[in-house]
Amino acid sequence: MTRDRMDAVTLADRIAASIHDVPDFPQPGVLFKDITPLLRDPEVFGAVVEEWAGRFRGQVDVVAGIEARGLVFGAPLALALGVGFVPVRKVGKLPGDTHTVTYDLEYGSATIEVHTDAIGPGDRVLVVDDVLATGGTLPARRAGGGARRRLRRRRRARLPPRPRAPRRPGRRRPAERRVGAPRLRTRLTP
Ligand SMILES: O=P(O)(O)OC[C@H]1O[C@H](OP(=O)(O)OP(=O)(O)O)[C@H](O)[C@@H]1O
Ligand SMILES: Nc1ncnc2[nH]cnc12
Repeated sequence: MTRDRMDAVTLADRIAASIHDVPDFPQPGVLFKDITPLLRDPEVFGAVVEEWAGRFRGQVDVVAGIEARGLVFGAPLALALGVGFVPVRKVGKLPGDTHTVTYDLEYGSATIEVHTDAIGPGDRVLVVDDVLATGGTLPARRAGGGARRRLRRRRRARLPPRPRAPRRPGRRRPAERRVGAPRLRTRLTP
């Protein structure tokens, strides 16, 4: 099948079929979403990138990909959009001055960094990752870590996470906030 003929339903089916559930990896109780079969299929991988590019063309100035699997999707997406790519890397990998934030994952925790000069004031940033589990990584994309600190304070006080503030009528969310994990999850998981 050519990519042109892969309509949305077929694409959704093929994406679903190319993400494998692996129970109890890397530890008991975790249902691991293995995206490697998707990456191995150039038609599906290419169609996913094209689909995302179609949604965000002209709306972003830079794509930021979160190590490790966000780099794999983010770089081709940036090229397809004709914008620059910014790697958000695990701690200790970037040579310049960085913003740094530590956050919890479904299993373990992580510290990620981005060069302080990688994103300019007012840049519309499309943040790309592969899988949403606890949702801890995406708040951490606000590299100051304020959201993370607020979440920790609420957990310590045994409060649920604060619900997102209602959107003011007529006010569009910036692209960087609209491209949160749920979108990526519906694109990539069954
Ligand atoms: O919703 P969350 O709980 O934040 O989990 C999702 C994150 O976890 C994985 O990264 P991880 O650092 O585990 O592995 P990777 O380096 O192989 O991408 C995944 O790629 C997301 O970045
Ligand atoms: N359930 C999961 N599947 C794949 N990657 C993950 N990273 C964190 N949780 C994950």
